[in-house]
Amino acid sequence: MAGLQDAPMVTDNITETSVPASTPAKQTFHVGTRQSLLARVQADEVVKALKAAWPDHTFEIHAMSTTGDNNQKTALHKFNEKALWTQELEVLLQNRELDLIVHSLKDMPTQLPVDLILGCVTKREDPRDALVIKPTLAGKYKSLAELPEGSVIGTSSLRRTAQLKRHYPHLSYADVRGNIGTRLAKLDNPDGEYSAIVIAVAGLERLGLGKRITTFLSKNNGGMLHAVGQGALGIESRKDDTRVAELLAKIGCERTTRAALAERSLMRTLEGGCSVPIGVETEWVSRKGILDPDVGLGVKPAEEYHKLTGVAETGLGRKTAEEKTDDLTDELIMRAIVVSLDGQETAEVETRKRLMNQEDADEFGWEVAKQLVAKGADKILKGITLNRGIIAEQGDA
Ligand SMILES: NCc1[nH]cc(CCC(=O)O)c1CC(=O)O
Repeated sequence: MAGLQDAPMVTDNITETSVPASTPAKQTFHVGTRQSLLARVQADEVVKALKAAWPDHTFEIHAMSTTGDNNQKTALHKFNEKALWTQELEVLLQNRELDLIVHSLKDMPTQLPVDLILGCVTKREDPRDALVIKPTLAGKYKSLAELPEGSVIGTSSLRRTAQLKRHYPHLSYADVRGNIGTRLAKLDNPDGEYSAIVIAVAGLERLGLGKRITTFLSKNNGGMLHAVGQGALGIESRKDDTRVAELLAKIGCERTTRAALAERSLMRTLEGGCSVPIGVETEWVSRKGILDPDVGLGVKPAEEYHKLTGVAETGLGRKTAEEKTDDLTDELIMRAIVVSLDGQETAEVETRKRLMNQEDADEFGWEVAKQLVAKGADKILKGITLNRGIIAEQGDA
């Protein structure tokens, strides 16, 4: 049963390694990633940042397939282990054949092997889920609410299905597995069963497929909270590797890191050895009441940001906010939901806190978990424990 821990279990250990004064010039670092297109694009992005920060060093990318990649048939929630997408790469990291691994943060288990750490988290892409409607229907329907009774929505996670069932009981839900390209191809197939799919915005954007998005889902639009860590890249490294710690210190985003640590701590606290359909939204808010666009979920109109920040708009109606990414005086809002698989029962919390450091972020996640339990999350989780296996979230893409 998902028991609440007595105190935060800090296992991301991201501040633990001390950084030495300098690293010898011209070294080669081996960067691991999965072999999917998205994984390689993400590794390229991280290597580009590393090269810019450390022009003398060389970074070699090694892409490989994992258990999860090799088994494309089994529904993700039927796998009984959590490290499907990370384990083979972690073994190479432990053997020193790799120096760091680039992961989609949401695919990283919240408990890492003891000798490995979450070395850094880079600036987050849009963390939301997207609704993508089948091209032949997209002219006619623009939202889940408009889709006709019984239309089949493909999702690859119980979190998505559970939240959607709650708000759109007139629709049917089916599993859709595969990398992003595969899922879009299944949707686009004229004889295919799906009228729409729900898929992470970040994955589409990184592959240049943002044009496929029909609408962005969030708590305020469709009642859909995203997965813990969604949209962020997590870099895993060896706890004892001070050279890599020094490299990573230049490419992390402190605001994304703190938000991610809080989300992961919430999940870790609720997991207690089993699995949880949990959605979150974290958003930085200044104490003047102006919401920061860093993880913008559209709470303030874009024009208002523009007037206040003078920051250029992205194609998503969000703002880039480079100059604000290290403003740490703001508060973090966290919205979180635990939902039963049929969408009938929920425990929901929205709260905010100023985080002075990464330990505060961890503690914040734990506090939110406690508030969720006080609202009945443990009762919902008890019902789900019977359903063994991971709650599909990690993986394909
Ligand atoms: N579940 C698999 C997965 N892992 C990472 C992403 C891309 C988005 C991200 O980086 O969070 C996706 C696709 C999806 O959930 O639709």
